[in-house]
Amino acid sequence: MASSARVDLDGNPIKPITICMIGAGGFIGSHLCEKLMSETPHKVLALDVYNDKIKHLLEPENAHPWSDRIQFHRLNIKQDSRLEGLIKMADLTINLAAICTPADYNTRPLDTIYSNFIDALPVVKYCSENNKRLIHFSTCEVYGKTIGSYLPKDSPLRQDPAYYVLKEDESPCIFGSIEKQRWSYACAKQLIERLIYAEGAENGLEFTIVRPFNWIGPRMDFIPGIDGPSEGVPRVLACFSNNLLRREPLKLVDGGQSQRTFVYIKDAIEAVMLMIENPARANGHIFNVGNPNNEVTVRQLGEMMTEVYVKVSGEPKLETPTIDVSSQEFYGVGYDDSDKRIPDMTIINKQLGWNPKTSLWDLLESTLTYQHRTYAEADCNMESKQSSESSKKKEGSENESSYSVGAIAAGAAAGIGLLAWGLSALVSSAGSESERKKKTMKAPGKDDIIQREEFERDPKGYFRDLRKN
Ligand SMILES: NC(=O)c1ccc[n+]([C@@H]2O[C@H](COP(=O)([O-])OP(=O)(O)OC[C@H]3O[C@@H](n4cnc5c(N)ncnc54)[C@H](O)[C@@H]3O)[C@@H](O)[C@H]2O)c1
Ligand SMILES: O=C(O)[C@H]1O[C@H](OP(=O)(O)OP(=O)(O)OC[C@H]2O[C@@H](n3ccc(=O)[nH]c3=O)[C@H](O)[C@@H]2O)[C@H](O)[C@@H](O)[C@@H]1O
Repeated sequence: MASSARVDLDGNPIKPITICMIGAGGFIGSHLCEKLMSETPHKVLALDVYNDKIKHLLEPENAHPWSDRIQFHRLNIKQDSRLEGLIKMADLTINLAAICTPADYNTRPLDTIYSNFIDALPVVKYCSENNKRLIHFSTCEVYGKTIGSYLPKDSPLRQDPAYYVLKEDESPCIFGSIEKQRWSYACAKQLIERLIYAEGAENGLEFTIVRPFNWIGPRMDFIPGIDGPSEGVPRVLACFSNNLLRREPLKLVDGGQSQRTFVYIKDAIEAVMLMIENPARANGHIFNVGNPNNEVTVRQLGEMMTEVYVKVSGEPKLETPTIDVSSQEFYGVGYDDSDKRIPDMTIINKQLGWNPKTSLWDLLESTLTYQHRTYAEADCNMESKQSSESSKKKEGSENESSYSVGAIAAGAAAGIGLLAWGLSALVSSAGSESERKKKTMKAPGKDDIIQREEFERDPKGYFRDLRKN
C-alpha cells in the first residue's frame, strides 16, 4: 500500500509525484498503472486512445482507494493540443505510445515511422522546453542483428559473447537494407533515441531511455477475432496463445530458429519503478531491461508453451503441435529478423541494482493460466450453448491464484480483453477430428466495437489523415 515512509536506493524519502503516462492503455502501461496505484502514492495522468486494459483501475463503482490518483485522458498525441498542458502538469512524462507489432513494420512502414519518430517529437520538445523529466520507451530492436550473425555458420567466434551480447554503450545498431522494411521500426526508434540523447547533451533534458527485451505477460496485445481484428497478427506470445486456445498448430516462422530472451512483465515493471523513483541514478542512462537467463529459440518457446498449456488447461496435446511457415507467407515482403538478443545487464545492475527473477516456465505458467481463464473459459462451446449461463457464473466466481487480483477481476467481471470486432468468431481447428472444436466468443462492449470498427475499417486512412495535420 501507499506509504509516506518509502525511501529511494540512497535512503532518501520518495516524494509523491504526478506522472504523465502516454500509451497508458497498452500492455506495459496497464501493468505500470496497476503497480503505481497499488503500491505508491504517485498520481497518473493516463493518456491513450483506448482504455480497455486499465478500465478496472478507472471504474468509479469499484471504489478504489486510488480513484483520485488516476485520471484518463482519451487523446491521440498526433493531433491534440492538450498534450503540452498535460506534460506541464506532471513532474515526469513516460512515453509508451507506439506501433510496435512486427507485422506492421513491413506492411505499414509509413505509419510505423510516423508513430515511432514523428509523433514522439512533440513529447520530447515539450519535456525539453518545460524542463520536465522524460522516460522514453525504445526497444532492443535498435541493436538489430548481432555481429556474430555475419560470421560463417561454423565459425567458433559465434560462441564468443563479444559477438552477440548487446551492450547499451558499445554495441552497434545493425539493420538490413532499405528494402527490408522490417527495420523501419528499429530505425525510427534509433533516431528518436539519438534526438533525446542530443536534447540531453545540448539542452539539459533529463531523460532515461528504456530498451525492453521481449517483455511478456497477461494483457499483451490481442487475440485475433476476440479482442483484435481477425486478420491481425500480434506479437509471438499472443500468436501462440491464440493457436493454443483454438487448438491449431503453432506457426514457426522460417523454422523458428531465431532466439529471444523473455522477461516477465512483473519483473520488468520493478525495473521501471526503480527508474521512476531514483532519478539521480537513472537520468542520462539507456537501460537494457531483459532476462539473459531465459533464452530460447522460437521453436523451443512454442514447445514449452504447448506443454504449459496442456498443464493449465487440462486439454490434450495436438497431434501436430507446430507447423513451419515462411516469413514471406506469414509477414509478407520486406520482413527480416533479429537473430539473437542477449541483454548485457551491467549498467542496470550498477545503477539500480535490478535483476530479473522469474524463469521462463513460471512466467508462461502464470501467463497462460490468465489467457485460458480470460479467453477459453469465457467462450461457450457451440454444442453446449444452453449451459452458458451456468458457466458464466462459474467464471465470475473464479478465485485469483497465480496472477494479480486486478487482472483476474478485470478478466472475469468486466470481460477485459473481450472487446471483439465481431459478435462471434467461429473457429475450427486444423487438428484431428477428435481435436476439432467450434467456439463462439462473448459479445463485446458497445463503445469498444464502435471505436475499434472505425479504426479497423481503414487503419491506413486513419493514420494518413492524421499525418496531414
Ligand atoms: N512489450 C515489449 O516487450 C516491448 C519491447 C520493446 C519495446 N517496447 C516499447 O514499449 C512501448 C509500449 O509497448 P507495449 O507492449 O505496451 O505496446 P502496446 O501497443 O500494448 O501499447 C502502446 C499504447 O500506445 C497507445 N498509442 C499508440 N499511438 C498513440 C497515439 N498516437 N496517441 C495516444 N496513444 C497511442 C496505444 O493505443 C497503446 O495502448 C512501445 O513504445 C514499444 O515500442 C515494448
Ligand atoms: O518485444 C520486443 O522486445 C521487441 O521485439 C518485438 O519483435 P520480435 O521479438 O521479433 O516480435 P515477436 O512478434 O514477439 O516475434 C518473435 C519471433 O517469433 C516469430 N514468430 C512470431 C509469431 C508467430 O506466430 N510465429 C513465429 O515464429 C517471429 O518471426 C520472431 O522470430 C517487437 O518488435 C516489439 O514489440 C519489441 O520492440
